Amino acid sequence: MTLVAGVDSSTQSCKVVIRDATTGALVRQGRAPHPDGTEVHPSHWWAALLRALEEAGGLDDVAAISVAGQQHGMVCLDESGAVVREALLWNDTRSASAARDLVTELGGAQAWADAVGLVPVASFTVTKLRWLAENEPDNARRTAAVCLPHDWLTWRLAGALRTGTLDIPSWADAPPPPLDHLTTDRGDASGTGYWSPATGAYRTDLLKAAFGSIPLLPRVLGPVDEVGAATGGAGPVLIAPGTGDNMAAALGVGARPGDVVVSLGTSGTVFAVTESPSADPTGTVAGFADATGRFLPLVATLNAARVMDAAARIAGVGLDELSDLALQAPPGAGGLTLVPYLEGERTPNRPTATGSIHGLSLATATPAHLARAAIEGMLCGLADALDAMSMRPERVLLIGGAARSEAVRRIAPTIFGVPITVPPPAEYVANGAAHQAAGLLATPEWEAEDTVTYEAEAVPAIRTRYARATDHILD
Ligand SMILES: Nc1ncnc2c1ncn2[C@@H]1O[C@H](COP(=O)(O)OP(=O)(O)O)[C@@H](O)[C@H]1O
Ligand SMILES: O=C(CO)[C@@H](O)[C@H](O)COP(=O)(O)O
Repeated sequence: MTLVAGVDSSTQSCKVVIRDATTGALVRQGRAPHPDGTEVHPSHWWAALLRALEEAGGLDDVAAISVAGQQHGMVCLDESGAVVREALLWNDTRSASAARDLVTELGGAQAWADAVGLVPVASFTVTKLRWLAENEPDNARRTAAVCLPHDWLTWRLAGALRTGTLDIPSWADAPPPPLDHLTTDRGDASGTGYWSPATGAYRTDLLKAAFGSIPLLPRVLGPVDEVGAATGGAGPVLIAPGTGDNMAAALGVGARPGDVVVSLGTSGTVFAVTESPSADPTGTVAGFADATGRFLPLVATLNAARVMDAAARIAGVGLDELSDLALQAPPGAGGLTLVPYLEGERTPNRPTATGSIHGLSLATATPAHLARAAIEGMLCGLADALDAMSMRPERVLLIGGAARSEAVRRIAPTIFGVPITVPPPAEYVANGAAHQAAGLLATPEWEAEDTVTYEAEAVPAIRTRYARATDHILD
């Protein structure tokens, strides 16, 4: 049996799956947590990757590997390849005013949408670089190269495999690979704000305007290009380009044109695979590229699975009990409405917003009503995202950590107003990365997973009330 490995280095943890390259069957897996916070030193991702790989039984018998990662995070490297400062993650909102300035300087939102398919908000790398230039000029001056989380991990992994130093003590002493070995892919490059999905080229002019100089950027690989081959225990380990986590999820779940995927991880995302690039001047839909040579229009919210974590904490219950509680309350939670802007919000662009609860009465002041309102509020934000996609999807697929909740699966059709297709709970980002790795060996023909379809009558009043509630939030 030939094995491939897929990695998902996401916001909260690193997950590794080892799969049969021919059938896609899961052979073994591992995971390790990442630290909390919106700025994280990349060494934590490396340590978590090594722990997750170890738990997954290592790479000795693996023929190819691919790393997918959280999008947009700013990783700055100096001339020697050392990390200049903690990486600013996609959910770090300190660059909100830098984003506003960049939009104004280029002549408005339409100019950005035309140039790179997106309009800057705090999540995108280009705004973080502007923030760095303005607030930490010494760090900006030391920055010789800029890359993204999956680029950095791929670069270090390729170096460690090549030099036979894939273990913590010797790796710590090993020098970083040369900067010009850095690679990325279309999918992740499209989330920087200085690479155009439409032309397939960097816009170094926009980078220079934002940052004041043009650091070295990773080489953009095609979908089945190899980063390189490195000698592992049983032979060479091929390394695939990797991609952003949402692009990998699209691969992992087998999304095809006509599908919309709703992913409930740390972020909430709604995305579709399309044949042509998009450019939404409202900035709601980011016109990303995918990992296959096509495109991935995407709407992201900052608040998804962690809204449920927070509700469970308030109610003093675990996630399974939260799900049971939510199903005990009526649709609409008796009027209790939760606006889940717990980390500020990206869609709508309210970086300094906070969450709020409306419609509290003696009758709705119960853990069950709170649980239902939290899930409904999280899903209302994503239903707005689906509307913004302006598509009539053939299927709406629900994935991500919070899709493991039965309440989420059953409430989703009442909010979205369409049937919801749920594949079995799995690590679809890591699966997508493994699929990409298998593509280096032969065209993978993995069987699609069986799905369950959840149907329920739509309750539009919930979204109407939610829309009214979003007018009354505190910054
Ligand atoms: N049964 C469940 N019900 C609700 N949320 C869950 C459940 N299982 C996991 N989660 C949540 O899913 C999140 C992790 O999802 P994941 O998609 O792995 O996130 P990320 O990729 O952003 O790190 C956590 O916030 C976790 O609490
Ligand atoms: O910023 C985005 C998409 O534009 C996020 O989706 C990040 O890519 C983080 O993803 P998760 O950790 O939630 O999977």
